Amino acid sequence: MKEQQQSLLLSSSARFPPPQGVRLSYGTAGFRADAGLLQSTVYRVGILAALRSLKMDSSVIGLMITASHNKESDNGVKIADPSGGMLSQHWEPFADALANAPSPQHLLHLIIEFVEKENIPLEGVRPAQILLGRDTRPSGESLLEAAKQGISSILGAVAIDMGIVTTPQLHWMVRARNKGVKASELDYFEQLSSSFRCLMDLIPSGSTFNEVDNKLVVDGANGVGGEKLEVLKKMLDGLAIEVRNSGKDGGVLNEGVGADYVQKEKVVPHGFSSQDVGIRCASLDGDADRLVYFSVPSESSSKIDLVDGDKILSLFAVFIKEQLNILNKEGHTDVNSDYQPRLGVIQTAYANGASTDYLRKLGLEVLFTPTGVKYLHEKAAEYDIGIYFEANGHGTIVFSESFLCWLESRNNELSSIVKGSEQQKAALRLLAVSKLINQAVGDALSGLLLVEVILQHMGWSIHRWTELYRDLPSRQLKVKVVDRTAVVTANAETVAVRPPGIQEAINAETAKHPQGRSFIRPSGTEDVIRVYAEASTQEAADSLANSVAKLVDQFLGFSSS
Ligand SMILES: CC(=O)N[C@H]1[C@@H](OP(=O)(O)O)O[C@H](CO)[C@@H](O)[C@@H]1O
Ligand SMILES: [Mg+2]
Repeated sequence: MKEQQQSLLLSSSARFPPPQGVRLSYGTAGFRADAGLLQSTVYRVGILAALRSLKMDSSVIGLMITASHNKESDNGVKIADPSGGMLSQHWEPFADALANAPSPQHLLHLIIEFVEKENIPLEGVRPAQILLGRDTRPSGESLLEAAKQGISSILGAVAIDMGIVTTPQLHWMVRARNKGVKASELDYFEQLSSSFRCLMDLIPSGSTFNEVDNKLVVDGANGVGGEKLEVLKKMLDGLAIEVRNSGKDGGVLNEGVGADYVQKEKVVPHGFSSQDVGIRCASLDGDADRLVYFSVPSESSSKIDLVDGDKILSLFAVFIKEQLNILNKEGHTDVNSDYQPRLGVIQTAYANGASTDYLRKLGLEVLFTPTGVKYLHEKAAEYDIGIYFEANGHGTIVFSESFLCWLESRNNELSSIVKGSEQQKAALRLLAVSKLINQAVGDALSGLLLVEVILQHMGWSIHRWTELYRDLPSRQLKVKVVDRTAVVTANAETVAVRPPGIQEAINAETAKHPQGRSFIRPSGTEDVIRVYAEASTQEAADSLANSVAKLVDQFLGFSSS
């Protein structure tokens, strides 16, 4: 490494000393902590982003400053790879080591070692390029500055600041730039609104969707999503959206609002009341990568009927399967129609058991991965069409390049035989879905538009949608323990292989409850063990969760910290 590069790294890192006595980890979704602790981490992630870009032939890398659904005083940082997906897991240990290096000398040493090991061309012809984005958190501005300082401590690296954006917008922009297509925020809105319009135009004429169903009220979590939806909605026809909790009316980010709150607490968010009984409502999280729907069933309580990620997944799966069936209808003997695209559905252990049953009964292939979209996305990408969702509302649909090519040519072929046939419309719908739904990462705004147009297509109210299947009652608990890494899981987190004996004890508790299912795992974003239980009644699910939480306590010891 050149002398000039070394001294630049030493002098700039001296301005960003790491916080004392805290160990940070890249975790399920990047670094997250109290914003006051993050200057040094974000600066160092800026360095990492520049190195990652150089390693990837100077492709554009994304750096997003957000702590999603965490409280407003927290913040965080995560990296988007050139495909628009999450940072390669192979680089996570380096991210951890960088964040925790105690001094500028240690930091420099780590970088030199890593650059050599990974063969990173520091003196290449093209500079590193990084797209920066942040959510609405007040701490975002100074953290963004720290990221810029990190980036500019790699000679020649260029930072492009996209300002306040949703996490999925930044991922979308990274992907688009690397594909060499238009990649501004306006391009994003135009792609979403035009593919939405295309799907609306292809709705069968007999659809029974009525005017009352036309209204949607969205809880913007007092974050960036509500603000962006206000812009997007002006570009849409055939859908009336009212945004509440857009952050302009004095509400606090994620406080009593947002997708995480609504999904976990199952009560109405601030700004919603008994006056909304029966109306279709949706909730975004703080950086607009999660989406859940809900309705208020009665005037007398604050409880909601939740339509979670599993049910959004089910709606998408029903629609996609229907279009594939139309497309593959018999009666055509041409060679191209023999191709059978592979459709896969990916869930985690948190998926409600009733949703998995429902999807399997539809004849779909359902697979499980550990928690965290990096795992789900990777699995989904193995299919021609992979649909994945976490129960909390993070998910998307990914289409393989080869399937999209086939679909394009199939569409051309069909249009030359009988333009406007049902088969051709199905091809057009699938192509439009691939443009509407964010291919890079789960995106609440694009997911919301897809839900809306599918409901109109099917002629379904939110109640008809909810009734696809009935959720099994479930309960989630958190248990604080001395060392959460003492729990080691296998089989997509459904079995605890360590500490020894705990799984047998969990099995014994589970067996006491009809339709019982329970598992434990260490959280990747909080210092806790998470307990999940479901059973045939709410009382049984609660009792199972409590017994398993007690087991965790017995096996792993309670920490009062
Ligand atoms: C049970 C649950 O909701 N877990 C969430 C949560 O991860 P944990 O590792 O469980 O803390 O945050 C992740 C990042 O947002 C998200 O991917 C995941 O689904
Ligand atoms: Mg989020």
